[in-house]
Amino acid sequence: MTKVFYDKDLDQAVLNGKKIAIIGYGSQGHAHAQNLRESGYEVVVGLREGKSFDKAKEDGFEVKAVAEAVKDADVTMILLPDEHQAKVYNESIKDNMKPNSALAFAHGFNVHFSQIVPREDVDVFLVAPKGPGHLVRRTYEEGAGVPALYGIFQDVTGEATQVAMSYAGGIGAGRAGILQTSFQEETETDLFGEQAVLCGGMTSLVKAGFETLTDAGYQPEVAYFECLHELKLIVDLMYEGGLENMRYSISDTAQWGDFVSGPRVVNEDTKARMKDILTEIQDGSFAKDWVLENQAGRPRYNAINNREYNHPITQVGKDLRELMPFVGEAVNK
Ligand SMILES: NC(=O)C1=CN([C@@H]2O[C@H](COP(=O)(O)OP(=O)(O)OC[C@H]3O[C@@H](n4cnc5c(N)ncnc54)[C@H](OP(=O)(O)O)[C@@H]3O)[C@@H](O)[C@H]2O)C=CC1
Ligand SMILES: CC[C@](O)(C(C)=O)C(=O)O
Ligand SMILES: [Mg+2]
Ligand SMILES: [Mg+2]
Repeated sequence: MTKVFYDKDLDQAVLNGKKIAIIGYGSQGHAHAQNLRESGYEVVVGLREGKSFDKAKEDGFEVKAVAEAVKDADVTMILLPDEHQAKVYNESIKDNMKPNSALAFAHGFNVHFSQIVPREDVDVFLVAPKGPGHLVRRTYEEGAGVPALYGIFQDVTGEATQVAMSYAGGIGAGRAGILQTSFQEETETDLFGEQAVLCGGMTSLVKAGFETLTDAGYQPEVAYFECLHELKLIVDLMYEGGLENMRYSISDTAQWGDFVSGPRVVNEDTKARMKDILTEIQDGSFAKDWVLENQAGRPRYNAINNREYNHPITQVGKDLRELMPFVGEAVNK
């Protein structure tokens, strides 16, 4: 089995006395900054003026313009949207990093697809949490954590591995598991997972189920509870104990349906399309398309986003969640 590292395997002192600049204060940024601070490390946040700048200040951080935050940092972690990283790196980061400091990422996209060519006199690593930033923060506060991958692109100081692993520990990943990877593996598997399974695959499955039921005349509220709300409860059982734990809790009737009907929905044809998606990620065509979409001002992204927002599942979900305060606070409020 691949070696999985935990807090007991880490030398957390490696980061002591080092200044960590967190660039961006969004989903991952707020979580890394707050977890690292609570793990005892010195954190400065780098941002343009705006909503996040004010939020990071409210949360008690020293907040500076990106170029200023980077200047005396020992580790610069870029937690901006992937599509803005190259511009900010070239304009504000590249010429301001100290030699022998470390440049870090939570996803390998920009380095792997050569949108950012890092300076040769700095360490370059990634620490990629395998979970959304708001859960990186929430699980840390609960005394748990989200697993993370670390990978080294360039090690000029001989310390890159220790620093990367300690950083992963500082955000709470040492409670859940830290695995070594490469920029290529992290980038390709992360893109594949989010497109085919976790986000793209899941939203398409949920909407297809919802539409099948509502098109057949069933109530949208019933379809919402059946295909979206209950998904969390089912996935929680898988998270806690694998497929077998979920199957233990559901009825035998459901398990029989799982066995005979699941493969009629997701089958060898689906896997062939998953393979196409993986190939487009590996050969760089997905990345090229995403870079061009951004350069063109996101016409397709915005049109699809608008259409999705107006899907009936969105409205019925809003109405039902208002009546279920225990469901919790949405992270986008
Ligand atoms: N989202 C996730 O859970 C995960 C993300 N990752 C990776 O982490 C990285 C960050 O992603 P994510 O957290 O989703 O990013 P977000 O979209 O949440 O980042 C938004 C932050 O970036 C700031 N920002 C945007 N543009 C600029 C700019 N031009 N100059 C300065 N600040 C800017 C925003 O500030 P403002 O308020 O001013 O707009 C805000 O603070 C990416 O590489 C992503 O792939 C990896 C694992 C999971
Ligand atoms: C699953 C989406 C993700 O890869 C993540 C939260 O891990 C992302 O890029 O946001
Ligand atoms: Mg991911
Ligand atoms: Mg991702």
